[in-house]
Amino acid sequence: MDKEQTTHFGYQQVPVMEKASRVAGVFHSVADKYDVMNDVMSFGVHRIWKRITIDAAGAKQGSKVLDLAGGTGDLASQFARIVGQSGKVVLSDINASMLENGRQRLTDLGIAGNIEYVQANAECLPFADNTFDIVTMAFGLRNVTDKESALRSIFRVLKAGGRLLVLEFSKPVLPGLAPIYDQYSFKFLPFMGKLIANDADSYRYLAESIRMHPDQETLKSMMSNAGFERVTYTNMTGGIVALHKGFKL
Ligand SMILES: C[S@@+](CC[C@H](N)C(=O)[O-])C[C@H]1O[C@@H](n2cnc3c(N)ncnc32)[C@H](O)[C@@H]1O
Repeated sequence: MDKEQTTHFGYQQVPVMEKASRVAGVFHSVADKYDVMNDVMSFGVHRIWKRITIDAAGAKQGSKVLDLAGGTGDLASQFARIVGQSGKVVLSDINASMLENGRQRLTDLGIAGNIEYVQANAECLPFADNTFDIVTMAFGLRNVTDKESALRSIFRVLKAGGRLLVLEFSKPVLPGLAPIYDQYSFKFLPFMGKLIANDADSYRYLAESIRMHPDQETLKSMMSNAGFERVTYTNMTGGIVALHKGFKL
């Protein structure tokens, strides 16, 4: 009999079939405290990383944007304002709790009309070919079990000339940063996770999943292999985060 196929869930090896439900458990557990934890964990800097992502997306009035693994809608809310009523924003996430928190938050902000909420797995998107001008995925890809399938699925739903932006934790490149970052990831993150969300394990998973995620050059190759062209990346905050960009030509 074939040996069961396994994959990483943080530092643990788990059966491939189990990873998605484990990840779902993490985000179900953190959903209510997700926004406040983002500000605490990044000292507010995630807002700057996301602002840079929005600018690089080049959305205009009338653009059709998919914010994938969009969670509570940080990017989607900004895109909704830019694309206007002639455009469309789809906020999509695999996790019903994250998506519901996003819907509630955007409704409270008075954003409606040009936004749609779709629960979906990035690996098999339920959209027609050539639908979107822009796809963004912020801090989502590292949680996906089959990243190659997700990248191919994104490529399929982009229009010719469309672009993908992947904002994700990456490999620090600034000399001397790695040991400080280790302390931050494996001490500070679980500590704050316990203090604010009463959930150290989920934040330990987040730290481990960051370390297991492909580095800048590997992700660049994966995007090229999925069909993207003119793939580039920009390191931010010493490479703690990188923004990858690629086009479907
Ligand atoms: C760290 S949150 C990022 C949320 C948001 N993009 C942001 O930057 O604040 C990661 C999100 O990825 C979602 N996710 C995990 N696996 C996914 C998958 N296979 N397909 C779609 N979304 C997924 C989770 O449910 C979660 O909402």
